[in-house]
Order: sequence, then structure tokens, then C-alpha cells
Amino acid sequence: MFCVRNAFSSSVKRVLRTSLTSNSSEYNLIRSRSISSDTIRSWSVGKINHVAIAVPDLEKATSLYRDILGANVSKSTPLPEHGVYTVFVELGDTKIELLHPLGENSPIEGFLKRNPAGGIHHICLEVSDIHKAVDSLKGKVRALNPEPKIGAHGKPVVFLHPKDCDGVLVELEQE
Ligand SMILES: C[C@@H](C(=O)O)C(=O)SCCNC(=O)CCNC(=O)[C@H](O)C(C)(C)COP(=O)(O)OP(=O)(O)OC[C@H]1O[C@@H](n2cnc3c(N)ncnc32)[C@H](O)[C@@H]1OP(=O)(O)O
Repeated sequence: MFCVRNAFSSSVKRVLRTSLTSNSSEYNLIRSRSISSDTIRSWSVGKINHVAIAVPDLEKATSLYRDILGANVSKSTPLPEHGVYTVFVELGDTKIELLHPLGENSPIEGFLKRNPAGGIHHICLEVSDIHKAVDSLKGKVRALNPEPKIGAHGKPVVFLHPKDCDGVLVELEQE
């Protein structure tokens, strides 16, 4: 009886010790991660600036938001350096960006081939410091243009690879 109780109690102690040790090391790991990311992070991510929709027929898509839904929409603007036409739909403090291919080798050509009816192409998030953001993402998330380009709002933008962002193309824009 004594032997059985002793064996039981030492196995309980072993389980407790293992669990305590592993919890402590997890705790230390979590603690050190949050301390180091707090220390290193000198930029922050802000609100969604816009959601971009690639469309096969820009006039038809503009008419949906302007004439049927009654939103304010911008004029169509060609952005040859990005290979797209854009139309912005104003929605309170955020926007929808309608995208249509411009010229040969438009970066949205392939997307529209795969999604001929159109679809959500990317989301754009504001960041407080785009250069620091790009630096701190190195080795974790691939930037498609590590050197920021001037985007549709005249501000620097960087696109992040959709395969590193859960299947979503993410654009970072300087606030
Ligand atoms: C004006 C400016 C602004 O707002 O300021 C803009 O919007 S300019 C908006 C247009 N500019 C950009 O999009 C610039 C950044 N984009 C790019 O560099 C390109 O579009 C890529 C994201 C690299 C995709 O190019 P492309 O379609 O030729 O690549 P690919 O056919 O090799 O595709 C590689 C893989 O990525 C996936 N993939 C491609 N485009 C995607 C998208 N928009 N969202 C989610 N996944 C996507 C494909 O399905 C494929 O997956 P599987 O391998 O599984 O089949």
C-alpha cells in the first residue's frame, strides 16, 4: 500500500514539475517576445485606408456605387506607373478603390483572368512610418516593392506578398 501511494505521489510530482517548467518557459518566451517587440516597434498600423476591387467594366462598377447606391465617387484616374485606372468611392472615413487594367502587363491582368467577374484585389492599411514598417517586416513578410512607390493618394506605398499574408494582397500606405 505504502509503495503504491509513494509511486502515485512521485508521478504526480513529476507531472506537476514538468507542467510548471514548461509553463514557466512558455511564460518567459511570451514575456521576452512582447518585451522585445515593444522595444523594437517604433511604428504602428492604423485604419483600413481602402479596399480595392478589380473590375472588368469600370463604367458599370462606377455606376453601381454612384447611381444605384448613391455614393460619392471620384473621376476615373489613369495611373500608368501602376498599370491601372482607379475610381475612389467615398465611404465615411474609408474608401473602395475600383481598379481596371491600364496598358500591357498590368499587375491586375492575371487576377482578372482568374476572376473574370472581378473581386476583392487588396486591402490597404495605413502605417505611421512606412520605412520602419518595411525594415521590421524583413525576413517575415516579403515586400513586392521594398522601395516604396508613390500610390494613388500621392503617398508612399508598399505591397506585401499575398502568400505571406494569408492569401490577401496587403498594401501599406504612409499615414
Ligand atoms: C494605385 C495603387 C494604390 O492603391 O495606391 C494600386 O492600387 S496599384 C494596384 C495594382 N498593383 C499591384 O497589385 C502591385 C502588387 N501586385 C503584384 O506585384 C502582383 O499583382 C502579384 C501580387 C505578385 C500577383 O501577380 P500575378 O497575378 O502575376 O502573380 P501570379 O499569377 O504568379 O500569382 C501568384 C500567386 O498569388 C496569388 N495572387 C495573385 N494576386 C493576388 C491577389 N490580389 N490576392 C490574393 N492572391 C493573389 C495567385 O492566385 C497565385 O496563387 P497560386 O500560386 O496559389 O495560384
